[in-house]
Formats: sequence, C-alpha cells, structure tokens
Amino acid sequence: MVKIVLVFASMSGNTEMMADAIAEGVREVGEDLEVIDVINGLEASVLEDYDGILLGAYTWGDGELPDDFLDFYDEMENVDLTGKKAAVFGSCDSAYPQYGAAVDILMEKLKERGAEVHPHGLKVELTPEKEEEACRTFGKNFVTSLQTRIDQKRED
Ligand SMILES: Cc1cc2nc3c(=O)[nH]c(=O)nc-3n(C[C@H](O)[C@H](O)[C@H](O)COP(=O)(O)O)c2cc1C
Repeated sequence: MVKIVLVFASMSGNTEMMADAIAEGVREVGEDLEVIDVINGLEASVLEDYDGILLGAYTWGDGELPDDFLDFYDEMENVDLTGKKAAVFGSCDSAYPQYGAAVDILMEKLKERGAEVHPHGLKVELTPEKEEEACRTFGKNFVTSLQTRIDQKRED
C-alpha cells in the first residue's frame, strides 16, 4: 500500500470536482488517499509523510495561485520531496492569457523541491463535468506510475 495525499484549493467548486474524480480513479485501482482542502490550513511539511502527492489549484488574478494556497506554497520552500512522485491539476479559463498558470507554478515548485513530477499537468476548462473520465484516468495512471516506481526501488 502506498501513501497518497491530494491537496486542493477551489473557490467555485470546479477544482474540487476534479479532485473528487481523481480520488475516485485512485480508489478504483485499489489505493486509498487522503483528500485535504488547503483552506483547512495544513502545513506543507505533511507532504514528507507520503509517497505520492497530488496538488490541485484553480488560477487566480493574472496567472497566480489562489490566496488560499500561498502559505502552503511558501512553506514548500522548506520541504524535501526527494523520492516522491507528484502530479498537478486545476480548473482554468481560456478567457485569461495565463491559462492554468497555477498548475505550472505548482509543478515547478514540486520539481524544485526534488519530486519527480508528471510532465503533463491536467488542466480543464472550467467545469470538469464532461471530463470526469479524464480525471479518473489521471488518478489511475498516477497510481500505476507510483507503484512501478516503488517496485523499481524495491528491486534496486
Ligand atoms: C479574478 C479571476 C482571475 C482569474 N484568472 C485566471 C487566470 O489567470 N488563468 C486562468 O486560467 N483562469 C483564471 N481564472 C478562472 C478560474 O481559474 C476558473 O474560473 C476556475 O474554474 C475556478 O475554479 P474553482 O471552481 O475550482 O474555484 C480567474 C478567475 C477569476 C474570477
């Protein structure tokens, strides 16, 4: 059993719907995960307790992270994520020039802290209603790549 955490921010519910569908995908392939709304004020150091990290955020302002994510993001500076696998997702709006920039910002930070980050963040235009299957698949594929990585480490 691998330990997976999903931390998200959502103002109007779109990223939360993505989080729910991704969590469903993770559970469909037999892994459990903890789903935490960043608004509950958890500290970024908790990320060190998990093998797999999923972060979700909508984009705010002019291509910025949501305010709710800022403290967590700043705390990530002091967290060592070497050996962790991570992926990022978020609801976005193509009416804005910086499409889904929060996803890119979080991917960069995870890489900087040593995590192996899935090269493609999952960006969904506004509501994920029609893309719930893509979200579930994202969750399932994340588990598969995480299990492969852990099996490889065991063999080394
Ligand atoms: C003031 C404001 C600024 C926004 N800026 C961006 C942006 O720069 N890039 C983007 O892709 N979406 C931007 N959005 C769109 C939101 O990310 C989008 O509405 C998203 O679906 C909200 O997700 P949520 O339902 O999880 O809160 C902005 C929305 C608002 C209200």
